[in-house]
Amino acid sequence: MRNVEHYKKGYYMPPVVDMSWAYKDCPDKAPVWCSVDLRDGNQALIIPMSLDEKIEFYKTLVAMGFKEIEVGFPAASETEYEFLRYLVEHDMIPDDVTVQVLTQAREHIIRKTFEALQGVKNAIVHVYNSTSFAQRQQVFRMSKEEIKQIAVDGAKLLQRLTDEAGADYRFEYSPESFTGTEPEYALEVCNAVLDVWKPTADRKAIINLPSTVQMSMPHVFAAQIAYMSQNLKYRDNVVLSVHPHNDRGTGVADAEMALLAGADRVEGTLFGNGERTGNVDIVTVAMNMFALGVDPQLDFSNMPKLVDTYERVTRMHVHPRQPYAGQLVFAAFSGSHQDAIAKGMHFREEGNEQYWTCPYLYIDPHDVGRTYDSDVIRINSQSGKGGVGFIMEQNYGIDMPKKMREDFSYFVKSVSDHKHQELKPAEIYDVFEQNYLNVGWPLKVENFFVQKFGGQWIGKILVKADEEEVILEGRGNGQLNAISNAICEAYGIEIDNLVYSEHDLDRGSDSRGIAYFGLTDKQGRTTWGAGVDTDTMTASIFAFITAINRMEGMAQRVRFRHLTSDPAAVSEFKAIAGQH
Ligand SMILES: CC(=O)SCCNC(=O)CCNC(=O)[C@H](O)C(C)(C)COP(=O)(O)OP(=O)(O)OC[C@H]1O[C@@H](n2cnc3c(N)ncnc32)[C@H](O)[C@@H]1OP(=O)(O)O
Ligand SMILES: CC(C)C(=O)C(=O)O
Ligand SMILES: [Mg+2]
Repeated sequence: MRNVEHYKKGYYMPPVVDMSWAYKDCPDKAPVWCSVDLRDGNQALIIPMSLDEKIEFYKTLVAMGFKEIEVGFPAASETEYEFLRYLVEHDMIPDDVTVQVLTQAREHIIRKTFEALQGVKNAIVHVYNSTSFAQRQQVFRMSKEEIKQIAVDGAKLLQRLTDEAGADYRFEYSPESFTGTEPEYALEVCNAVLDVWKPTADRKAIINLPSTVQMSMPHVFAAQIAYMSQNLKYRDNVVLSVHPHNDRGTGVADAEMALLAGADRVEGTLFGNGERTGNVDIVTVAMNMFALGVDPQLDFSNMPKLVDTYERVTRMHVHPRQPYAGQLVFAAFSGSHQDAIAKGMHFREEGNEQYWTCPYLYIDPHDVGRTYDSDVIRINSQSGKGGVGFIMEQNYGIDMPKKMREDFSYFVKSVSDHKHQELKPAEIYDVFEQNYLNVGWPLKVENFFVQKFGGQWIGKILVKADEEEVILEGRGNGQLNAISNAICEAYGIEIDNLVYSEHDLDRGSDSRGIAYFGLTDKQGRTTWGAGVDTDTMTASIFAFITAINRMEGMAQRVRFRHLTSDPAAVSEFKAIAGQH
């Protein structure tokens, strides 16, 4: 690719550290989560949130279980300032929630921040300055010592103003642009800040290491975190935090590996909103833990509502493929996936598995408030019989014989293919109803009755065929056999093989049953039909006639034979049949 020579590695490998953490497979408990939606997320929006929108988002975060929330940058704007004041004046900060505010390490900005904090019981004051080589060289044009001094002066001012306020605020320091900073120098600056604060077990300090711009592969970032974790002073009294961004698309991997490498806390946002490519998506990191059986201590049980709130207040969109939350992340359109999912669901319903092991579905969609009906099996031209059968069974209680399911699914696929559209369950049912159920053309059953004479049944059926009412008569060793013989003999239909099954559709005294017939002619061609009625025999005859009607050339055959009956016989038939 052109211009590759413009680039080189912008990060620094840390000195050799203990890498035994790399053998851990996953974190064994949730980290401290800090939402930075209302600050880092907000500062990256085209239109930052209004006061009302921030309030709604804040309430959502509290309800989800966040205990640390960066509520803004109070010195940035009136809305930011007013928002914190609103929370204080309306007593909206629960005792177990700590609000965090961000400030540059500049005196007037820090003072303004403290003004905004008046009356807050639990607060984290988060101060930052850039420490990277590029920022020292190009933005600040300062030496390492001078940059360290900005951090130390900021730390001292935080301490002084907190003492003056008689408050008990906790402190956080970020060497901003950490990923572009020499690790040894970042360590020196952080330790200098910690020497000012002298954190104790009762009042720990937070050292937050941001990948302000992501520059390396995740294991390199994690090794940088391990280096800091293993060398920071006061380590037992330091909460080591990470703040991954997503420039390389690996924010989640950075957070997860950093947790293995020693981080205790993660700053991020819902769905990864934030500067440029965003902050790390806390939903994904937390749900990844959940899916491994570790309680993330955050509630995502109504993900659709969360998505709705987020999209409304930020004016951003959650991508349909966004892990755990996107519209399509549980959807299976393709046949083989649908088949395995439908079988996996049955396996689970049979009580076989304590844990979630359903193929193709990483987690149970119900756990994030999604449904199997509309979210999982979705039908288009890529779908198969397993999926179509699943929709018909789940939504309408229709459990077709296996071969009929296959026949119907090819029919449905071709409808979807020609329309070039997904088919929703109701549309699939319409296809079934119009083409496979109680089909009354070219033959329509009007009435029938059967009687036993000796060892044989005589069946008579009144059908409407080509606008004529015709009585057909046949004999057989069973009731259905007598009726089917009547129809086949009348129209010269030879059946080589038939498949029949039936089941209840509803429960209750006037419950309906559904019958299915598959008829194979001498040429080996099979047609399928279904019939529904409160009477099983009637349902079966409807199913049989439907399968007959769906045979190739049946309309011509009926027209060609043009059978007729004496109208008086038809009236007499109707009278007799009415008594049965
Ligand atoms: C990675 C991050 O997300 S960091 C957070 C970024 N977020 C924001 O900036 C949003 C809110 N910010 C703001 O509203 C404004 O930037 C304000 C109100 C804080 C400050 O505005 P301004 O006074 O206009 O200053 P501006 O932000 O442009 O900063 C420029 C000056 O501050 C210095 N500076 C920037 N960051 C820092 C810092 N963290 N500590 C100390 N000095 C800093 C710059 O070197 C520059 O100095 P100079 O005037 O001597 O050239
Ligand atoms: C203020 C800091 C933590 C930040 O947002 C970043 O570096 O990305
Ligand atoms: Mg950031």
